[in-house]
Amino acid sequence: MAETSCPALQTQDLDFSYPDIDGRPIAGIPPVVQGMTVSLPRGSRCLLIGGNGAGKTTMLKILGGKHMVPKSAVTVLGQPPFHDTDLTASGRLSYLGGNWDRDIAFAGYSIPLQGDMPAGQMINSLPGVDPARRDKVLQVLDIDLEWRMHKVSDGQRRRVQICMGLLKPPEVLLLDEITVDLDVLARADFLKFLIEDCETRGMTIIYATHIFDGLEQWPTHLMFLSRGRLQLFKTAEEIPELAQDRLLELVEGWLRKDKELRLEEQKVQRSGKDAKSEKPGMATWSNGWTAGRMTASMKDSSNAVMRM
Ligand SMILES: Nc1ncnc2c1ncn2[C@@H]1O[C@H](COP(=O)(O)OP(=O)(O)OP(=O)(O)O)[C@@H](O)[C@H]1O
Repeated sequence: MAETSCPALQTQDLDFSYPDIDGRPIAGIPPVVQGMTVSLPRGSRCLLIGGNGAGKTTMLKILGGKHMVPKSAVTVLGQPPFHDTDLTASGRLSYLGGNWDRDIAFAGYSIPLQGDMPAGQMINSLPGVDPARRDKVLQVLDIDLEWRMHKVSDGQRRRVQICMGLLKPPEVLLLDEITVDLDVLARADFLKFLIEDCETRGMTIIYATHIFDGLEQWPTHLMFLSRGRLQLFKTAEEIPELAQDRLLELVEGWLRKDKELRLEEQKVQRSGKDAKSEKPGMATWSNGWTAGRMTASMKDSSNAVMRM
């Protein structure tokens, strides 16, 4: 049984590489997640920020128990999420990401799903759900139980997907770009409901998104990843831009700095100046930023007013 005093999520020197066809890490390619050490207290709402390919989905899938890593490298509610399958089976740990496609890709063709299932049938088929919880989630997501799943819009299908992940109240919820299809009202109501759920039940959330509108008051923590490395992890109080409603500007500054460092690093690599480095490309990177905290150059960039 997990202790209740332990953090919601914890990683310790976590490295992860996708395996090649032989099941071994791909030679010559740095790990997709590198040296990640972080601990998130229960009840937190953490925004996971990073450019395309930064490693957000990979990180969330590791935390969600979908990729195998050493037991000591990751714990969720005190248990290793890959090895302790009861965490996900019980609904205590819920990962919501990816798409529920209405087409099946087959031999180069896309074939429409033939199944005609009402949303209500899917929702009511989940055993052990508290009816009051189900009604609340249905109301927040404004779901019509008569929707036919092969005919609904992307946003409607997304609402049902989110509903399925929330019916059994999770203790840890991992959201990967899940609000992208929701209309403004659905997104606002959903995010408000998540705050209530965290505050009343102590649920913990990590939410990866590229959409920052109206999110300034939402997070308790911010995490910024770049090329699989944790570049920043802070509480909301430590980020003045949140109180100033300048989250988008802040993130844009980070991503520009990130791109600048990457291009600089590539230039150095091409000119062969880092030929002696054991980990190609990391020398310039770690000079620019330090895992878990900002260096002076990063602070300058994050506080700068963006001029377009
Ligand atoms: N199945 C896979 N096999 C090999 N490499 C992968 C696989 N999935 C992702 N990657 C690589 O891992 C890195 C991180 O990908 P990831 O999907 O975690 O990024 P992300 O931050 O979620 O990006 P985005 O914002 O575009 O969704 C990328 O370089 C990507 O090419």
